Amino acid sequence: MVSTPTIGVLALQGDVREHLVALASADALARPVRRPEELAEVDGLVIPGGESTTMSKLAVIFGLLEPLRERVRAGMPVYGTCAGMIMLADKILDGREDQETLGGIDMIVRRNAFGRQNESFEASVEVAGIEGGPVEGVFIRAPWVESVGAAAEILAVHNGHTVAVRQGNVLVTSFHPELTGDHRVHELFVKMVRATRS
Ligand SMILES: NC(=O)CC[C@H](N)C(=O)O
Repeated sequence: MVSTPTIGVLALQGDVREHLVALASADALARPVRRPEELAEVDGLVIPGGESTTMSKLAVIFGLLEPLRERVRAGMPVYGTCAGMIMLADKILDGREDQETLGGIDMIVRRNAFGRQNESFEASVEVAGIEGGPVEGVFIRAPWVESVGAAAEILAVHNGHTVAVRQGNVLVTSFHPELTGDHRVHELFVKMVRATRS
């Protein structure tokens, strides 16, 4: 049997701790990643929710932008929630002019598309590939996906808007499953990481 995978959580900003807890419950060794040396040691990475413009700035300051881009290009499994989804989009609408993305999924994402902080909501979302009924999604100033390229697979739609996508080893959701205690999305991601190691 392949040993337990080590999965990092990008810890520049955002809800890092909740992802570390969810990953540990999904049978992975979870650790924060702030430096290129720490990135080099993980088998997969979660990019949490938070504020994508700040995260992008900090990634530049911490010297992580290019190392992150390289690992994503090289096929490291990555899961981005909310701000993390924005970081993994090839193209952002309503972003800041100087906002950098890592790219990874051929899709256009609209920032803050579901409204402001006080319009945050929870909704049951059916996610392709996840069994046992819908996932409870927490949407906080959440983005949605305006369009995807041919290589990207839409996994979930809420009110007509795409909210979960996978392309190769990159998985993204507009919502935050790490806030609900239901770890099935993290389990799916851990399975993706395991598949690259066997
Ligand atoms: N909960 C979140 O991650 C919000 C994302 C935020 N609106 C952004 O642009 O990054």
